[in-house]
Amino acid sequence: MKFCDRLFEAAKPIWDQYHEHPFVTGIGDGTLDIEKFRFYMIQDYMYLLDYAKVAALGVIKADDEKVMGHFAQITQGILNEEISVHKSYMKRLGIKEEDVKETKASSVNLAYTHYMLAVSHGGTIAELVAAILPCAWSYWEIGKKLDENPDARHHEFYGPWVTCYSSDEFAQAAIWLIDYMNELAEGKSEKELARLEEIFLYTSRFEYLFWDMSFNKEMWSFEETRRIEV
Ligand SMILES: Cc1ncc(CO)c(N)n1
Repeated sequence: MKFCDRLFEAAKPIWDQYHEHPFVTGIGDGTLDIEKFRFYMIQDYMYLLDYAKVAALGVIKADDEKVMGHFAQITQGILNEEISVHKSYMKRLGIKEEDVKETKASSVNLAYTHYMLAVSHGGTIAELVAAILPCAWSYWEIGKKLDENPDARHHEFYGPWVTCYSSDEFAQAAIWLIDYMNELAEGKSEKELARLEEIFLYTSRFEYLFWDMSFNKEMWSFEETRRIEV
């Protein structure tokens, strides 16, 4: 059994819930409330900027030229391809750059991106890959699953989202990360593997929380009764 099979099995109880989440199923059948999607788009745009930084740290942490090139390609894919899908949705939704700049990260977004950044800054290249693998891999899984419904990619609003995450380019990045994770795991002790699994499960949980936060348009899960000046 390859290490990523072990990761997949361990995360299955979490990942299965992505596919059932009303935010995800709503994109698939086109019933998702646009206001929820708008909330998600702005938060996810911010998320992608940090995700790109983590991918760029892959260039820094890797020693092998080929691996550096792959991380550079993933960084470019996020910043120039994936983000262009977001930009086009933002245009359709009338979201301006200033709106994004003025929006603060939600609690889940902030916790997720900062966890990924901390692991990637402080950890090994294997830990960095474990942290970002659920992002690339689970979105690809979701894209593929939604694309099983032949209408999904043709939906007038949600179609481009489904097309992006079920695309060959997106798949290639996910597949390379899976293969690289398997390669990095070879010869590692059980203690090291357990640490990688722990990181993978943490970011898998954050992925679920990101869907849920978006569905509920949740910034922080409590009301601030006293005004706090920031
Ligand atoms: C929260 C989140 N995870 C993963 C992806 C895929 O890149 C994304 N766009 N947003």
